[in-house]
Amino acid sequence: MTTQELVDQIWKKKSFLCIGLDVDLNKVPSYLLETEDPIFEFNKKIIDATHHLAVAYKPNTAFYEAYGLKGWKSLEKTIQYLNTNHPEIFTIADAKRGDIGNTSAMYAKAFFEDLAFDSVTVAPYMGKDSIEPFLSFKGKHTIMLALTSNQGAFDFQTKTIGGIELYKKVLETSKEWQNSKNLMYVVGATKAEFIGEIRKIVPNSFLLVPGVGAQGGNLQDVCKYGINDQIGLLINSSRGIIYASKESDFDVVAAEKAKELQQQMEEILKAQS
Ligand SMILES: O=c1ccn([C@@H]2O[C@H](COP(=O)(O)O)[C@@H](O)[C@H]2O)c(=O)[nH]1
Repeated sequence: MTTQELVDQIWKKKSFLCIGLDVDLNKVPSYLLETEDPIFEFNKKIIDATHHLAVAYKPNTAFYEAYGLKGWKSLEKTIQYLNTNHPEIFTIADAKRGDIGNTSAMYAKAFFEDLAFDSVTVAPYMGKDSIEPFLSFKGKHTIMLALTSNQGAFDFQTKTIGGIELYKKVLETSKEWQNSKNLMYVVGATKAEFIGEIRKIVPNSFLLVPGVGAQGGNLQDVCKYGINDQIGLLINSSRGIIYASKESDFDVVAAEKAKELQQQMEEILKAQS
């Protein structure tokens, strides 16, 4: 999917919501555990109930890898379900990959070619040659960690090295890389006070913003300085939506929670247009 197609979807659905599909079998209703593939059945119900309210879905691969081969199969079925039934949806494999070049090339092939995700998250720590293999995929997007939502972000990312905070260095350096038009960045909603500074460095890039909902981040705070001409934001909520009910009405309640966020986004878009 091109960036313009994503922007068009945002305006069409009046939403820049990304729903995180972080399936934990300890949190799904017990009747699903009797089905052949509870993870996929859970995702299918969430997608069916919420696809009109969201422009993106983000399975975090850890929640699938934790269940071994069966979990990977559920991930594959989920992305196939999305690509077949909702090709207008932007898909994100939250895998936080990155390694020496030839290994990164294999990660990129796995997520972009085999699984056919639109995007994958990567960690910047190993530098340019670890990210370039992802960036070389035409029509695909690489979403690099910039300033993460967790407390540990202050251990390294905000530290000043050579006169500049590390997260700023990551943004400034990576925006000069070849095919950097395929780059987006992860910025935690819990770090909203940094977004103005981030926008000065990458005014035009899309930001994937996790941390609204369970982690306490605030949508309005993020949007205040985060929105750009193309909207430029994908706001993720995972637990706050998919586990809003742990009973058999989980899909209905997930849709209600997604609708609450979508309506706030609609108001923000109205003020923007
Ligand atoms: O800085 C980051 C990067 C990634 N994440 C991931 O996003 C979701 C958030 O889930 P919630 O349940 O809405 O808190 C999850 O997959 C994280 O691994 C993040 O939170 N922060």
